[in-house]
Amino acid sequence: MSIPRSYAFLGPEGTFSHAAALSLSQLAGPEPVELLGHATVTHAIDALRSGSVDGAVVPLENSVEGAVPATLDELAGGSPLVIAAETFLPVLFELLVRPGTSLADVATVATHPHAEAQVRRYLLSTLPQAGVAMVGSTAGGARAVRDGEFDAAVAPPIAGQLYGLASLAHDIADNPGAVTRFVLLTRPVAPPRPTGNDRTTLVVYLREDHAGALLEILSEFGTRGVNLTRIESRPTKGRIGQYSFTIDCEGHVDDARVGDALAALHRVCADVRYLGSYPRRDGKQGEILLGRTDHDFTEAGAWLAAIREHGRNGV
Ligand SMILES: O=C(O)C(=O)Cc1ccccc1
Repeated sequence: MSIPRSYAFLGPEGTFSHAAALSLSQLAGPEPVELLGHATVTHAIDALRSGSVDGAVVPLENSVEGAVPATLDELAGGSPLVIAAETFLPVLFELLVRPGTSLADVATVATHPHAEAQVRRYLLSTLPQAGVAMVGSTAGGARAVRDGEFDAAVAPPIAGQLYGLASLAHDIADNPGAVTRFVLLTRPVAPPRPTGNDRTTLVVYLREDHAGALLEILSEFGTRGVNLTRIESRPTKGRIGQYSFTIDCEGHVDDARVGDALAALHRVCADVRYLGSYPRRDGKQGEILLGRTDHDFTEAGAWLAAIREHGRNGV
């Protein structure tokens, strides 16, 4: 396997994605990884697909806002990519201005839509007169404030330091303690070895709309003791009413119960797109139910083989 050397991220320097890319590049080993800022999540993913970088670090979901649709849609369609690693970052927002600006001077505020959704109440109560402009990223907004395009930006503290801005207010999120999950995407490669605490991501397309179709999918996981940590429906962008499901489950594709569930979904679904097995990094440990360990699957397979070969119970 080639060693990744460059990752694309939603830039410029100072975004939350940049912080996530710095954190994920530490996992790549002692060799430095070049980090390249891009204007949008889609540009970062395109750079990965075209082969100009080895990885792309993108936000996937937020504890307040939910999924990042641009990322989910890129993963569900286009040339296949896989998640190689995940990281969870607390998101702390500041109100950043050029030094000398006071609250009364702020008529325009720039930020990323995900950040705006998390400080909406704060902006309404503190700056009811200000217009809020959506820009490509939080740090992009901070840089634009430095360049005089807006009066204030909602951005991480590091963006204030990088672009020479002062902070008028710290930690202004409406829901304190928000966390964003970022993932490192690569072009398809064999998954890393199971660690005993992994996560697997896939996109499932139903064969047809019928009563119990979603229940069928869930049952394939449930009967094998595979716990889901996220399920999200997205329109397939074909006919109205057609949805795909993006699913995160506990375990690794090499774990017998997970592999068995994926193979069962492949049999009953129109399409299943595997999006990677990678170490879980949210600090939680999945548990394996009674009768669902790899040993249980192997032993059950041997039992069945003996019946088929000799008509005998017992190996
Ligand atoms: O604009 C950024 O800094 C990003 O990385 C996107 C984002 C914005 C708000 C919360 C999490 C990620």
